[in-house]
Amino acid sequence: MKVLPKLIVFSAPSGAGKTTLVRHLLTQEDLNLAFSISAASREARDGEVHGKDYYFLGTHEFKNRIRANDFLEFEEVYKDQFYGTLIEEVERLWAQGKHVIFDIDVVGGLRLKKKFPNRTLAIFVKPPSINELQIRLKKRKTETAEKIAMRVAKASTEMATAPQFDVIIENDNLDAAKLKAFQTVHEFINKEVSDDEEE
Ligand SMILES: Nc1ncnc2c1ncn2[C@@H]1O[C@H](COP(=O)(O)OP(=O)(O)OP(=O)(O)O)[C@@H](O)[C@H]1O
Ligand SMILES: Nc1nc2c(ncn2[C@@H]2O[C@H](COP(=O)(O)O)[C@@H](O)[C@H]2O)c(=O)[nH]1
Repeated sequence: MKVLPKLIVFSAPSGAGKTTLVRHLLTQEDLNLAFSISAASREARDGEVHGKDYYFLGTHEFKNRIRANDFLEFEEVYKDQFYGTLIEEVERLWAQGKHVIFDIDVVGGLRLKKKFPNRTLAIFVKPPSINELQIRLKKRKTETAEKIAMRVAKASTEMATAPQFDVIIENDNLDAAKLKAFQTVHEFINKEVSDDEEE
């Protein structure tokens, strides 16, 4: 058996800290990770860059790509807001010999785990409380009050999916969460796994 390129999935309710942990791991060169840039139908936020943070497709183009079967998985994560993993993106990164790290919602994360059960490590990032999500999102200042409410409203359903993930990382103390994330991912990428029967 050889060490195959793997999928490292971070999922959680909005504001739990997925992006923060994923960005930290991407700075750790010995993990040999590359970020799967998702497609999104929403507009870029201030400072977000097309082709770095997301491929910002707009809704029309996103739906065309759904019809063309271009996605490994996609989801209407919030009303009229579509996000998805393009097949060509993952193939591009695997061709570079990288393990691919994903920052995606819980439904998409579990879908990838089902498609590649052996090669995927599905991590759920658990916030200290739902109230803390609201506090963090408010401080982040990227969403309107209405959008924060929409995201927080979904959080308890998302929290209920945690037992379906391979690992739960509590993100209360950020340094402790970063360390646990590093150790967990390091161990998984060095593990030999058998190839998956791709569906
Ligand atoms: N342990 C922590 N303690 C306090 N604040 C934190 C902690 N971890 C992350 N944050 C902050 O909380 C905010 C939300 O984190 P982040 O953007 O990483 O969440 P996310 O899960 O990726 O959210 P989304 O799904 O909306 O993209 C950020 O401003 C981040 O700096
Ligand atoms: N199922 C998928 N979910 C994704 C993907 N890319 C991002 N996301 C998730 O969407 C929400 C909102 O993200 P934001 O950038 O608008 O805050 C968050 O939970 C992301 O993890 C994807 O390709 N597929």
